[in-house]
Amino acid sequence: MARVGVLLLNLGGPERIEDVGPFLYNLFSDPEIIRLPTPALQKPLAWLISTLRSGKSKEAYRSIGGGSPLRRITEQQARELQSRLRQEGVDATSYVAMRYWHPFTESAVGDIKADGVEEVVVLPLYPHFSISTSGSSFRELQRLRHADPAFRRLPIRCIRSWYDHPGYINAMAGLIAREIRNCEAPASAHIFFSAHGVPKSYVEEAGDPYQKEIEACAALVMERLAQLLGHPNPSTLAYQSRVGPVEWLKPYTEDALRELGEQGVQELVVVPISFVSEHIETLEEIDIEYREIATEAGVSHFRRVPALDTDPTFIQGLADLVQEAMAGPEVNLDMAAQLPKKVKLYPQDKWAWGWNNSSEVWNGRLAMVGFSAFLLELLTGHGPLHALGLL
Ligand SMILES: C=CC1=C(C)c2cc3[nH]c(cc4nc(cc5[nH]c(cc1n2)c(C)c5CCC(=O)O)C(CCC(=O)O)=C4C)c(C)c3C=C
Ligand SMILES: [Fe+2]
Repeated sequence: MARVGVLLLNLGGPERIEDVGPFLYNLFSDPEIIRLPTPALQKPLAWLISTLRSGKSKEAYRSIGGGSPLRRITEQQARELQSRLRQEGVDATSYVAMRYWHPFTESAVGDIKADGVEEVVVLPLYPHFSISTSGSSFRELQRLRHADPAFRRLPIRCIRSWYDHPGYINAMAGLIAREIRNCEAPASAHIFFSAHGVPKSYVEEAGDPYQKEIEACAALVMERLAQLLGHPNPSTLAYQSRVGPVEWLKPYTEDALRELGEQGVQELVVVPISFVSEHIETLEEIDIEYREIATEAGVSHFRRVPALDTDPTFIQGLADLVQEAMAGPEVNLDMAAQLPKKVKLYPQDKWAWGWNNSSEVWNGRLAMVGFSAFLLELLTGHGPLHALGLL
């Protein structure tokens, strides 16, 4: 029997307050997170954004105990998945590969090689594919594979997304049903799916399937939930955790919560749909910020369904996914990272007159140059704005 390495992909999170700045820098350095027309500006901009954001982020991490629980929970999921697979007769070892914090993808790949693994199954802990999450981790693995002949020789099978897998849908519906049964009025409790957002351009320009997968997933969960409860419930899907000035997928969670409050919804059951572990965006954003907004809007009972973490139905679902990937057709990294249509991830380079993609790129570049000059002036204390007495 082959020795199988199950490589679990996740985003990673700062474990201590001092990690927040460097974690944010890693995140914003990723072109899959901020798509810039000029790659040379990626690192300076990452530095600037992480510096500007780190105060707000640190405050959020402090409010949940000073760091993210993501590593601890992901490692627990990895251990439970490994023992489940071994009980089923698979010679499996699990590895955790985080994209922006420890344990980094590179170190997980090093462990896989050192342990003499013979075949790798890549399982993102994101049920829904997005360029910004699974896509970014698949690309990181592609880079590592190109640079490392020993890793390149290892057979690899990828699970691209699993938003419709029965194990996952059943586990989600089971957790929601438990919460609904505790409601004052179970049949009228409003189910509020809050998914992590992505910029709208990812979906509309780059062909990210994320929104479609989220919508299909919410519909499947609602269908299974109605079977479990014996009645349908009203529901809403909205997108949270917006960062920066561009437009993200709508409706935004905060707006949808206010609207439901105005409509007189009293009992709300919030379901964090794109996350499988507790982390800053469930523990701080939903439990503290969104609860406050909903309460102010008149919602009297705000409940939140816990993240799946190590729910046994969920862990069994992950084990089934691994076994199905091993038995099914090979999906290599190139196939897993591919988008449904051929798209340019970065805006085109060719100059053309008029208000078009090209002019937007050049507007963006000029803005970047101006912005960088402004930054330089702020740092050095010399420049045209000082000369004019404006700074
Ligand atoms: C489905 C999950 C996620 C998507 C899609 C996603 C896209 C995305 N995120 C940012 C910016 C930030 N994300 C941050 C933390 C964070 N995000 C996810 C998940 C998704 N992100 C996780 C699991 C975490 C880790 C949380 C933890 O507990 O540490 C952060 C840092 C936290 C903060 O300051 O708010 C940022 C920033 C963008 C820009 C984006 C899509 C382009
Ligand atoms: Fe995020």
